[in-house]
Amino acid sequence: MLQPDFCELLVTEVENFQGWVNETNFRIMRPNTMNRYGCVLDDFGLETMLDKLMEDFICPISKVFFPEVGGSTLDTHHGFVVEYGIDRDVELGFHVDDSEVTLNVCLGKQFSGGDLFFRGVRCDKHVNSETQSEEIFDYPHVPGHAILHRGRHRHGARATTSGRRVNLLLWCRSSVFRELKKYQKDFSNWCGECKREKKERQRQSIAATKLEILKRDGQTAS
Ligand SMILES: O=C(O)CCC(=O)C(=O)O
Ligand SMILES: [Fe+2]
Repeated sequence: MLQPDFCELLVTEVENFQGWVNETNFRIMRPNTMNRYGCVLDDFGLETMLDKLMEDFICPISKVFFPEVGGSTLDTHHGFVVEYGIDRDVELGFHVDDSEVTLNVCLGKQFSGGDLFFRGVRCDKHVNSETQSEEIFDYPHVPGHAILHRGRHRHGARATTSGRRVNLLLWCRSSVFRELKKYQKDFSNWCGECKREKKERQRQSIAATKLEILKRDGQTAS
């Protein structure tokens, strides 16, 4: 998704910002509650660029692939960079993002390990439910390459075992989707576990109807 030159420019800009933060002892917001390193890109002048990235690239793709989770109405973002290595964060625990759609681009530098692991999409109610074997999906980061996933797709990052890994994250949100979700009480058509529960209920209801018909037929015959 991003050319090596651009990745390098962006990493250099992040390093400049971090150098200034260290020199001045300035207190900055870390990207989220999980990462202790990295910084929020919206905080030092990149907000407009990231808005444009969301509008021109993420929105058209999300409209096609993720309409059921607000992909057609993305309107705000939280953009940040995360850093991993033995002297940084090493890995990232299993979680869902505070986003409807997440863009994750590897900016470099050189590293080994750090694969993402995905374990199925879940609503709030089922966020800790079991993973089905068909939901197991691992993704190795390659500098310049990106992955776009639903924010509710449970995931984590394995240990970066050597070198330094820097990734750009864009959590894209939809205020319309969040508002509508407040009024939705039952089954979510995008949650793997809700879908399984619904299927099971349908199976049971069909089995019960079949049994009823068989019983009725049996009574008529006798
Ligand atoms: O380290 C990564 O590539 C994943 C980061 C991530 O999932 C997040 O910041 O939400
Ligand atoms: Fe995440």
